[in-house]
Amino acid sequence: MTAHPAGMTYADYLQLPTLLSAQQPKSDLHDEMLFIVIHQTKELWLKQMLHEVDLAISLVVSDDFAAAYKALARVSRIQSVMTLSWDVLATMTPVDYSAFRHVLGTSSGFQSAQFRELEFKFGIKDPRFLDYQEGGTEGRARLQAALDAPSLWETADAARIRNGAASWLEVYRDSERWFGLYQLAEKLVDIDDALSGWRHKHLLTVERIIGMKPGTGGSAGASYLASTLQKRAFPELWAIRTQL
Ligand code: HEM
Ligand SMILES: N[C@@H](CC(=O)c1ccccc1NC=O)C(=O)O
Repeated sequence: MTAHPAGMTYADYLQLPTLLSAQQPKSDLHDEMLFIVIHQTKELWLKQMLHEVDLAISLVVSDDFAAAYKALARVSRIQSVMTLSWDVLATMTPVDYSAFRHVLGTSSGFQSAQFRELEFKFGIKDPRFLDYQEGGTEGRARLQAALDAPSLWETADAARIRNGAASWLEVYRDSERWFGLYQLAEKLVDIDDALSGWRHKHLLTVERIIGMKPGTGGSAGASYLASTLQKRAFPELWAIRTQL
């Protein structure tokens, strides 16, 4: 049971015994700990981003754009931290990684349910990725729910229509009139920009550590990751820039 607040300690509040017992390297090689910590940290940040996106979607539904972009600004700051953390991982050399890579088996980032849930919640909905989650798991159920629910993009686009803006082009051309929607849209562009920056850095780090080797998840590796660089959550907001 949790302690009464008066007796609450740092370790109780943060559940440190649970958190800090979850790093269990499968080899006795030094760098495997870094690999685990980096990935666990990523999953924690993904959890926080999902929490913020859920809030932002509900705020956009109620036309509270200022509060929504506050939550979305937090998402793009977290994305920056995640992008920067590639530099920590890149201190691991190809030889150091090759020494324990076999312990990973066929596990891979393809199986990160939270990463895919975040893509789906933004609006990048590719149902093929459901297949990477085992049936009956919580991750798969959450992914299916995210696929079925309105995404951040669908919610923002519905808000634009509800508020009477004929198009996103109009919102950008007359940004003073449509200020709330305009600011919201620019936050969405920040998120897409940061997601692309993260993908670039992933690709670069992967090339640096495993070169052109295939991935543990069954893809071609770096060339597969290069193909994901084209993905955008909010392509309409990029497309209109040519006309501005
Ligand atoms: C040595 C480090 C890493 C290597 C060599 C690596 C390699 C790869 C490869 C080759 C793929 C394609 C799937 C496959 O065939 O396995 C992949 C996918 C993925 N990785 Fe990594 N990765 C590394 C670290 C990370 C880290 C630190 C993260 C998160 C912070 C991450 C997140 C992901 C995600 C989310 C995917 C799916 C991407 C998509 O389908 O768009 N990976 N990774
Ligand atoms: N796909 C990587 C392995 C990998 O990235 C990975 C494996 C297990 C747990 C997390 C991983 N990384 C991505 O989230 C590789 O091919 O070496």
